[in-house]
Amino acid sequence: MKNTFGNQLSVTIFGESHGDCIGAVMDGLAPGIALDLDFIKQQMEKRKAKGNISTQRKEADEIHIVSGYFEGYTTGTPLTILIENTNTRSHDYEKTKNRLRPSHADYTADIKYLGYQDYRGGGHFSGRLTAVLVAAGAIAMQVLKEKGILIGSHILQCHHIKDDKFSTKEDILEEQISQMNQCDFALLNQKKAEEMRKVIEEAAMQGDSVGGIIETCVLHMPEGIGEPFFDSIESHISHLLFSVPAVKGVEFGEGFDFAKLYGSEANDAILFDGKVKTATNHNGGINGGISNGMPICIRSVIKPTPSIYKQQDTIDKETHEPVKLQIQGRHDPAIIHRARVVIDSMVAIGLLDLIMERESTLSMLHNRKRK
Ligand SMILES: Cc1cc2nc3c(=O)[nH]c(=O)nc-3n(C[C@H](O)[C@H](O)[C@H](O)COP(=O)(O)O)c2cc1C
Ligand SMILES: C=C(O[C@@H]1CC(C(=O)O)=C[C@@H](OP(=O)(O)O)[C@H]1O)C(=O)O
Repeated sequence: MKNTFGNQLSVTIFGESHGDCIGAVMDGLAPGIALDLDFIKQQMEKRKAKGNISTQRKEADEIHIVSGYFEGYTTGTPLTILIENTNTRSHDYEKTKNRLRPSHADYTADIKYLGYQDYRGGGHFSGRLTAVLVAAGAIAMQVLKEKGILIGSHILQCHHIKDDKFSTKEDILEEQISQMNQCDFALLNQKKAEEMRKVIEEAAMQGDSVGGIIETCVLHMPEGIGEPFFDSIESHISHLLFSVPAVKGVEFGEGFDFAKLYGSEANDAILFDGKVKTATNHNGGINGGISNGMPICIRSVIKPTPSIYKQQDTIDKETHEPVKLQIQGRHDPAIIHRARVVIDSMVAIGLLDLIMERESTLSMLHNRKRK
């Protein structure tokens, strides 16, 4: 479906950046899940625009759960989340509405929706819609937490500044994930935080923008989740990650670095240490599309924000004449620091869907494992 993702757990999103509100409907949640609303608020806080390294459009992002939730628990019926848009400045888009923004969705939206799309603030294509995805992800994360599964991300790279990588040792990784989940500007090496902020600030001062890489790990993932082909963990999760505006690349495990390895270097030796494990984790916890119980490791590339203040060349969509574009408005000079919680949320939604699929199959099988 066009605006819905998922099988056992589905998430539908709707709304536009400058409309009254944006929203998400989650269907398939079990009844009786006690929702921690403070946790949802904490997650929303991580996505909020703060200081001079983010858009100056500050939104309260207050969540209204208007269905599927009663007396502190999910009811099991569709759960609807609404967030009001309270700080729109639509006139910023009026003067330039015919000047197609390079690298944004203005041209493709116009072609697809025949000119009827709400162009203000990127309309339905806006990163604004990721606010409801974070709220939905926070609900999914609570269910995963009950199962002991932890998800966390950090900014591995922003322009040319690099953070350390997540540890390959599970006890250290667990500590790192919990640290990243407490921080606002998620870097393992906080000594690099100032340098990274500076790169974003300098780009902003020059009317420019920067992108980067987010590294995500999932710890204590049960084995046997995922399907061999079309709903492999990689397919399912990357489908969701590529749905996040500005994500242009996703890799698992060694990803594109596999190209330079020999099989003897890339293979993960199998061992038994109370449970089946691998000595290394080049495959990022996934073999044959299915989790093997090792941490799932993902990297997502976020492109530089398309709306920059430097003058750009484009065309007028009516006349097709070349024109200069001088963007007005309030834009993120970098998306990466706000997007990491969006990535975590998408991973949570995708994994919960696959786990629910597995649990429903297992409940039908009644432990019929071949002896
Ligand atoms: C949290 C978030 C904030 C964003 N902020 C902006 C912004 O301020 N200005 C902008 O032009 N694009 C912003 N984007 C990216 C655009 O929405 C995105 O590049 C555009 O919709 C085109 O999609 P594509 O990059 O996936 O092709 C943001 C994306 C996210 C996830
Ligand atoms: C509002 C948010 O981000 C917006 C995402 C966005 C875009 O084109 O994606 C463009 C800007 O919108 P506007 O021009 O209305 O200020 C950002 O501020 C948000 O993330 O909550």
